[in-house]
Amino acid sequence: MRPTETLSAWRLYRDVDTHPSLGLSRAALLVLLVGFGGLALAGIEVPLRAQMVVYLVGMVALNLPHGGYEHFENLRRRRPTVRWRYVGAYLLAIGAFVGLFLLAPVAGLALALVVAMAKGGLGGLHVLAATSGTGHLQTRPQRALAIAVRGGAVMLVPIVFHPTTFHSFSSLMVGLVEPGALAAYSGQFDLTRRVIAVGYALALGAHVGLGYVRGGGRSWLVDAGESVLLAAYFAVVPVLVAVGLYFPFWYSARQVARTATVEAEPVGDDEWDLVGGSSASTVALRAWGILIAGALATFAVLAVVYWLFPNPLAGTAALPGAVAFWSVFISIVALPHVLVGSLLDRDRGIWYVP
Ligand SMILES: CC1=C(/C=C/C(C)=C/C=C/C(C)=C/C=O)C(C)(C)CCC1
Repeated sequence: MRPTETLSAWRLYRDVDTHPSLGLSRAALLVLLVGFGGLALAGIEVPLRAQMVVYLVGMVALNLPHGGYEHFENLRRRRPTVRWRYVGAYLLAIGAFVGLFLLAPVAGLALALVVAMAKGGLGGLHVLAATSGTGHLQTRPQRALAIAVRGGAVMLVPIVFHPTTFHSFSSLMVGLVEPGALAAYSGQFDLTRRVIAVGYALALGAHVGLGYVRGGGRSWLVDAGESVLLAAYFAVVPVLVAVGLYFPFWYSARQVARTATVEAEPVGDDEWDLVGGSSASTVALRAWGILIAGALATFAVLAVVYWLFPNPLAGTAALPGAVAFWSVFISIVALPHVLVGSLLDRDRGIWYVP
């Protein structure tokens, strides 16, 4: 490597791998892990009401706007035909998921869990690819395992470590449509939980071990460290707080690092730029207009889902009802986010890495 190449490789490493959002995400989860670990050791329980408030603030105020931004960033310079096809496929996927939830709420719950895990796992792998690299993940099965481990931490680890809260909120979510429908499966919960515990531990061990054997190095160290951090975080932090703060402080923060990393690459056609304009105030006004249109569209979907569900607040108090409703609603709108915005959009997608 020539000295100039060494220098630019170093700059790339410094700018990419030490992006402040990556540091923020790791520090945030570590602080929460240590903090809640300390509280648990001292025998102090955080009131459920406070946990529910943290969940809703994290998921509604902090997480939702970034979801909108992901679409904006993806569609910003795309041709109108692509945008309309995208919106059409999006609405179709939402309609299909709502239909499934109304007809078979337990299957709908299972899909909600899969969507949350897919978002965490797939999104996580793309951040890794853009920042630290994935040199230690050399085969497709290995990458699939990385996705399963990062995504599985979000829902499978809480099932093992916080079974009571997990089970009661799952029942409320199913209860939006058919109260009591989960009872038929409750007898299997303990066995399922044990199988998940063993399966997840094996997957985590295999992921870390294989990465070391297939290349090791810095990217492996970062990946292994983060995977273990995620598993420990979801094991220790109470599930509502853990999920509610994971999405803004880990998922969104790290997608910011990915976006910043790939920003310099050509990403579409400036001719179609949604916020193109001759002056700064035109650009600002257009951005504002898009934001408002996105917010109104989201809340229109929310109103329709609320109206279609027979017990939109699960027939319980407002706070737990809102947690259950929001969890189902956000999973419904996140299905096309993952399906259309990532898997079907082969040209670019919400987790674009050139
Ligand atoms: C089952 C279950 C939950 C499910 C949450 C879900 C399914 C969240 C989905 C989030 C998504 C898809 C975010 C996308 O940005 C809770 C409320 C944590 C409580 C414990 C039981």
